[in-house]
Amino acid sequence: MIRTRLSQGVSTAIRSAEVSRVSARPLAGPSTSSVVRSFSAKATFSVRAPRIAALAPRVAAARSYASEAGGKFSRSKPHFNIGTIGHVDHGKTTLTAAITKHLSEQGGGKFMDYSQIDKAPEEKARGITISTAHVEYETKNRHYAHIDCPGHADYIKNMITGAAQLDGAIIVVSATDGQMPQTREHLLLARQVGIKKLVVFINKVDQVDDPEMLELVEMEMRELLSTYGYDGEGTPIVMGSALAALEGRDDERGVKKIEELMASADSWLDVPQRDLDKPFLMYVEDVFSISGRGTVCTGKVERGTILKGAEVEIVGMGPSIKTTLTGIEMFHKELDRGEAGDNMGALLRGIKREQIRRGQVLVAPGTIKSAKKFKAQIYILTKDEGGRYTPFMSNYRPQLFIRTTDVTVALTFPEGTEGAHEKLVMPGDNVEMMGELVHDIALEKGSRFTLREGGKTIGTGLVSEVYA
Ligand SMILES: Nc1nc2c(ncn2[C@@H]2O[C@H](COP(=O)(O)OP(=O)(O)OP(=O)(O)O)[C@@H](O)[C@H]2O)c(=O)[nH]1
Ligand SMILES: [Mg+2]
Repeated sequence: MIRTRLSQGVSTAIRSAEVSRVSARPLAGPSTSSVVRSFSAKATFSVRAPRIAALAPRVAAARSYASEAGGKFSRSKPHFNIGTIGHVDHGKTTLTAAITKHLSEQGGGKFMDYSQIDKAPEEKARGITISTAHVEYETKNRHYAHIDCPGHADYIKNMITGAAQLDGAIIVVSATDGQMPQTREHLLLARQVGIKKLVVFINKVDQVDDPEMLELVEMEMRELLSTYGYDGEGTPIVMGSALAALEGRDDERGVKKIEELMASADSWLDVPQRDLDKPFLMYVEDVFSISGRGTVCTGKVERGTILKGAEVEIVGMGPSIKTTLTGIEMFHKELDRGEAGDNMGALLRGIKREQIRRGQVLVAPGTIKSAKKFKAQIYILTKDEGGRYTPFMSNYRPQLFIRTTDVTVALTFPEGTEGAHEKLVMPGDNVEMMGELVHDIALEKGSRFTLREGGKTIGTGLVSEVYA
């Protein structure tokens, strides 16, 4: 979604990075970022608002994958984005290091020791500083990119901004403590950002002698998973010691358990549908009348593929309109097919110039709806991140930026929130809020947006529910 707003150079880099991420995709078609200009001298790429969504880490991760992919990595393995989540000090980083150690011994990547992972460089990703190491490894069946954040706040930010677009996660819980507040918080957040399945690692079993204690931790984890809408019964739970594995001792509780954990990740966590397989969606950035041909809209294809002649729907800012895509152009050339990552021009049958505008989307019919009301998980930037200095209250009205448009939104607390009238949202908070837009736009579960006020970005959010 943020890709559209980037400069040409960056967008090309991202495109090629994404090519390398999608294993099914044929390598690098023509670079497409200059296409729009072929229709108009207007500066369609001008950046109206900085986007926060933290691309840098993802791109870097994808790039390093690409560079090694030419060597030992096999592109035929499906790619999976995984992460370690869980309460502070429960052993996320130790486990991450242990996994790389074990798999590197199998030829599946490079060993990264604890300090390389934990002292990750900070990346300034459009206002939000995020610190994650780019860890990668592979099992027999998959290539994994792994995200482990050094601090609790980074997990929250990364999950909401999409810097960490996790397909699945390992939730680490220490056998000595059992579940703790951040175990629950990360689990809830995982659910809200759309992570469908998790595996559990009960860590530090070397410090617990009582087998009943371990059973209890497992039972409570299964209950907790169910409470948050996960499959409490089916979720694999592995008990072991990440430190033992890392230090190469006590194989029964160490390396054998790492092996078991990765085998359960391979089999239990499903590789999600990738962008190219998803239903077509293109942002409308600009609209032109081309005499003798009709109306053309230009913009970035966020996902899916489209063939010339297909039925499409214009959604957002009023009633949807169905039409036929009669032509696709890039670089002054006609094409039969557009796909995720392309900047294309779409010629639309029977559509007048006034019937389509920037901020709408062009989609496969019936795949997204226009709405005003939604629920979202929102992260409010701290002042150090360029955000507000002061808290705000219910009915706060910033500008919501999404894809190629922005619209005023009123933010309130969900029904039943205690003391909603006096409740304050502080910079640095992660909150669930209801939003109501002043006019409808195409929205869906999983849509990301930024909030701005007085020329600065103050927050970032992820839609968790859309109301008709
Ligand atoms: N005894 C024992 N200690 C462990 C084990 N795994 C990790 N530790 C220790 O627990 C402490 C915290 O481990 P980390 O891996 O830093 O935990 P973390 O979850 O990454 O912590 P944060 O990133 O600060 O949230 C360290 O001192 C580890 O050495 C284990 O299996 N057994
Ligand atoms: Mg850590």
